[in-house]
Amino acid sequence: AFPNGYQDYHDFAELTSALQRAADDHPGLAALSTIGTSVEGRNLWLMSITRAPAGSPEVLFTCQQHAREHLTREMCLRIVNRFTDGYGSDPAVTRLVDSRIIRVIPSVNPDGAEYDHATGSFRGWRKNRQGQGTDLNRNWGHQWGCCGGSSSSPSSDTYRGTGAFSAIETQRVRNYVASRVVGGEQRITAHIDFHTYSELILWPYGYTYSDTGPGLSAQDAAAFRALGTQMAQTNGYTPQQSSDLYITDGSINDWMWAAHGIYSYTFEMYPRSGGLNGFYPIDDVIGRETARNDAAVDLLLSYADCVPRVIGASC
Ligand SMILES: CC(C)C[C@H](NS(N)(=O)=O)C(=O)O
Ligand SMILES: [Zn+2]
Repeated sequence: AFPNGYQDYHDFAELTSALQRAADDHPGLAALSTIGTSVEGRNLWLMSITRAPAGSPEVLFTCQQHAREHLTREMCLRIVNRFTDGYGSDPAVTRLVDSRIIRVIPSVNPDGAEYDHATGSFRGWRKNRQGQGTDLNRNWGHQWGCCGGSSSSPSSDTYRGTGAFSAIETQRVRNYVASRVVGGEQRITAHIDFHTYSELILWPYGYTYSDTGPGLSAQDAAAFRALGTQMAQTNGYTPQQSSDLYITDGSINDWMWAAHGIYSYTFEMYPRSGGLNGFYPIDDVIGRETARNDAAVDLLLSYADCVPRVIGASC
């Protein structure tokens, strides 16, 4: 359990129960599976939610690459609960579940998350629990370690690991995404990786300041920006290219786009600012700050059949 003032946050056992309950309560709509285990043997849960025909566009939501960003796990749980409980009653939810395949990984880094609160007070832990810890969001395989956007020092909070995908958890997600290539086509078309904090919507590339690059054309950039801007209008976050914040190399967004052509965003959630305490908003804000992203999630899902439609292009 979490410390006082934070008890509504789900620890790993509570997360597992909540996911199992959602799947049990919604057979034929929600299915719980695992994409493998973490370094310390915890399941990396995957909840799939759909009533759509096989072959429908798939959208992936990943949460908690960074351990201390506990609000993101609650964001992924919000997506699970909204698209299961709301099916058949909420028209927007029903329309999307009938036409899309929704995939949710509520915690990419369950070991780091447990370690962060295990003592009853927060450690400010970010990385996974492999050796001195790897920053999972610097361990992905596109332009890994290229550009000063990560550290080679194992003690650093942005340690990139010993090589691309040296972390068990990034390997599991990589392998899962690769498994969604069916008949030579990647079925996942769009993705959000949830982080805290700063209230931003970010898109590739992170490894370069340039707004285009190898594998990312001016039209691609225009589509990313247009959809990012539309999503930001619904939640009040600031939309910008990832590198406008700072250069990162080996990030999930760059790999999802470059390796699989997935329109991949990072959402930095609430609060807008706050030092180390910014990672630990009291549990009173969970409902408001997760529901704040409902409309953006619906926008991404609605464009998932052809994201370039957002700038009037066809697929
Ligand atoms: C997605 C990138 C550009 C920002 C992110 N910030 S965070 N969530 O670690 O504070 C990070 O450094 O990985
Ligand atoms: Zn983060």
